[in-house]
Amino acid sequence: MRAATANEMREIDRSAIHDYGIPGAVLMENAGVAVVRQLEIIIEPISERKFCILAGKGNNGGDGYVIARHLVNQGGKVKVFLLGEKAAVSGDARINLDIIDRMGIDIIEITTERDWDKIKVAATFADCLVDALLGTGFRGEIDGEMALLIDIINDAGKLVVAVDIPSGVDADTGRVCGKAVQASHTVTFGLPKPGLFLYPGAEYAGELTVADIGIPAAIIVEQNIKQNIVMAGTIRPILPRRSPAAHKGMSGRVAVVGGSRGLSGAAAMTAEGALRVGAGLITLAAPGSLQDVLAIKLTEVMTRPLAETAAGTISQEAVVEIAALAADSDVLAIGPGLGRHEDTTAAVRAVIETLECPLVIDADALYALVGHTDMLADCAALPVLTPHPGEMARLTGLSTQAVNADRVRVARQAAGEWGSIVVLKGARTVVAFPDGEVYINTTGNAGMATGGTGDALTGIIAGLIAQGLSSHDAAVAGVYIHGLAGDVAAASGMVGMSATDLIKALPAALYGIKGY
Ligand SMILES: NC(=O)C1=CN([C@@H]2O[C@H](COP(=O)(O)OP(=O)(O)OC[C@H]3O[C@@H](n4cnc5c(N)ncnc54)[C@H](O)[C@@H]3O)[C@@H](O)[C@H]2O)[C@H](O)CC1
Ligand SMILES: [K+]
Repeated sequence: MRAATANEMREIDRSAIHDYGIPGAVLMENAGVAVVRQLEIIIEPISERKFCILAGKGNNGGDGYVIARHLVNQGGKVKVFLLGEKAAVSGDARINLDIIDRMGIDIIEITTERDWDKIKVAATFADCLVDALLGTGFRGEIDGEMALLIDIINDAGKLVVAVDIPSGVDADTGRVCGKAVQASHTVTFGLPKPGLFLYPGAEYAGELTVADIGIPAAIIVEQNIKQNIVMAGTIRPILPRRSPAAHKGMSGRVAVVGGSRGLSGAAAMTAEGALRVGAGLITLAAPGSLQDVLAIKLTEVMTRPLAETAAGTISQEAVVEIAALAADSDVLAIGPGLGRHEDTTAAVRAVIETLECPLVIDADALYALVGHTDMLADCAALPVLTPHPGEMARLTGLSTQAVNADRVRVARQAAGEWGSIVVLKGARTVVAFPDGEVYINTTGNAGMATGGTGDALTGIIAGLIAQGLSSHDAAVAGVYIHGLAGDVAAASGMVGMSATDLIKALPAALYGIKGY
């Protein structure tokens, strides 16, 4: 499913009206009716309910007036509060404001102290508040009277339905701009917006409904929108199908390079992630001194000793051994638990520079790339990088806060500059490609904020590549499956779940998507 930024959505609306001739009032009517349809589901019977509609001066408010009309026609008790004066309302919104005025619907312009008292009373006695204050026309920050009004909405403790976007949430990034309406449900129009899936916006949106308001599909295609929402239907068609006659050699060979003295677990979890997502043969290459530990830890995974430094990390002599392993593998995942010894980081750069096979680069291998991202463009196969926000900050020179403030933009820019696939982990994980396409994942939960889940993701992506998926499809499907396995594991208790629980849940997650 595509997701449109506020500007893209406005251009789509403009084109529908001016290129295709659909009157804006028709789009607005469809939008308002779509919200009423949801209200009928959420809080029926309408005829026994009291609604308080908070309207802004723009077309988001216009939707609110349409909603008011239909609710009154169904016997609902409706009060409309306009933050501003009627005279400030124009266009399609004004058409609908005048209609409900002529119907005698109670419209209170919030201009005096008494009006504020009225709205507090109305919010107290209402069954449902409708947020029609701000939509795709929202700019800047929430302050002043808008902030006061949003406080009243949030403090009322009532069912809140947001029109198009919870007011105060940035449609593109999900950032809360000072303050935002905490909605129970959001009905968004035409296409969803990225900010409704990215945190904290996703949390403020509540349950999301995407309503078709009659915009010709051709317009959406013409917009060449490059934000995508990853759903089960996105990846079901691309997951590997297993032949009944399959043997382990047909399910691909994964090489994992990781581990260092005291850090064997990360590499082991990467190897197990590849195994449990269905890869056929997995070899974990690690410093020789870890062999006994890893051999005890891992049963199905083969292990390969690598030359090491005195510190127990892989040395530059290991590059030749890694190249030999890679030559016999379909994909190589490198980084988990490697450590940051200067010989090790030099070895990592040598591996990235010389190998021909697909690469999944994570953790300390990303550390080796700090200041050297220019080498990625020369990789024979499109590399997949899987940074968490802190690693992304180091690679880009941004602060972690700046990375998280606009995850889609940061990941997209890096993917373009580095000529790589960038999987920016976090809530929500964003997968960005050099051509600007971005995929926002929808699975996962806070229980996954525990050591090792990132290592597992690296193995999952590598395991899917080994089974024949392109690096593109493996990255998109991998993040979805990873999060879904996290959701399966969380069903037994989110707090306290471990990365190992997630790994063990991978077959169930795959079964949930593929049915086998
Ligand atoms: N044809 C269409 O465009 C359709 C639009 N739909 C709905 O309309 C909104 C977009 O409407 P628009 O008039 O462009 O903007 P908004 O109503 O979202 O807000 C503009 C309004 O808000 C004021 N404002 C902006 N930022 C702030 C701020 N930080 N603080 C206070 N006030 C602010 C601004 O001055 C304007 O007065 C879209 O979301 C849909 O809900 C229809 O649904 C479909 C057709
Ligand atoms: K709104």
